[in-house]
Amino acid sequence: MTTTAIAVSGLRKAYGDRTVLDGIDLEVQAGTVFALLGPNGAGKTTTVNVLTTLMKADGGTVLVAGHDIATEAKAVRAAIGVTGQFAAVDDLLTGRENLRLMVDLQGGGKQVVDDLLERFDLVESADKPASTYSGGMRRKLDLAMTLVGDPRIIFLDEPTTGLDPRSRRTMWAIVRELVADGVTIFLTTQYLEEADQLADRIAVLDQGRLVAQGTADDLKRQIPGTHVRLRFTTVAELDAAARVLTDATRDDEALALRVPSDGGTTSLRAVLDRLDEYALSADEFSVHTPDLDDVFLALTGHHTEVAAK
Ligand SMILES: Nc1ncnc2c1ncn2[C@@H]1O[C@H](COP(=O)(O)OP(=O)(O)OP(=O)(O)O)[C@@H](O)[C@H]1O
Repeated sequence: MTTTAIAVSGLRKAYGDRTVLDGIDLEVQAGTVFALLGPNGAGKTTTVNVLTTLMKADGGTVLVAGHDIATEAKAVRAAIGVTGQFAAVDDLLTGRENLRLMVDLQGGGKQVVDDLLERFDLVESADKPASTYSGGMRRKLDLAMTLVGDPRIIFLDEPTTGLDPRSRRTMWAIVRELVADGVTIFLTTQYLEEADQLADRIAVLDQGRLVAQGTADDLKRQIPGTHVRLRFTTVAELDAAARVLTDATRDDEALALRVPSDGGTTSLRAVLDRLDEYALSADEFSVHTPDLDDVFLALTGHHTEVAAK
């Protein structure tokens, strides 16, 4: 049996006369990872702030752990943990002191602090000030602090932005462990790969609207499938090849043709044979399997990088 951890319906939020969330509907099943994917300024942080009761919505309903954020904010807060872009970590305190402070606020014993330091591989630096921590260590400490009250629903706002690939992978491993323990994760990210790697479901947010929702595979199905890309040296060659490969799509700027194909050897050979038949040759030949960046382009008309800082 599945239960709903987060249910959002018609969520709206504006800053002054600027609408930032324009009617968001989504549902997150308990024990799963939900990724809200979008470029800078799409409205991800605003969504997290509203869902975690830090900010009031202007419209719509939101239930978190079965509690209405508008009328039962306290119960919502008791059920969730939040790790934000602007971490709760106090730079002047050591890692251990930061954790102890959380334990004092939330309840729990010394053992909780020791266990979390161990679990997040922070034992060696536990007694150094947080100001000396690397970005990856800070994120780990921040997440460890979030786990003090043993929340069953955790919000992670861009948990790996700015981290090096190794720290990012460590963070992903931690998220997977939490989910294996039955925790529900709502994360925001501007990394397509992160959503692809972690999320059971992904919602794509663009300028305050969800432009798609589904599994990574669902999203990939919404865009042109696997194809062969052929690049030529001259426009004349491109023209000639386009006449021969009639189902191809042209990219004049790149002097390339895109030919639908299942990527199997038979269909690849057919394309090459056809070129051979007309004594044509391509400069470059590649098989392209769509990734989430293609999804974003297909759904929003722009790449994720366009809006990136
Ligand atoms: N307090 C505020 N007052 C006015 N406008 C705001 C405020 N906070 C955010 N905005 C604007 O609302 C839009 C959405 O911001 P939000 O921080 O939710 O986006 P985001 O997807 O989380 O982006 P980022 O990755 O940069 O955090 C942005 O255009 C931002 O400039």
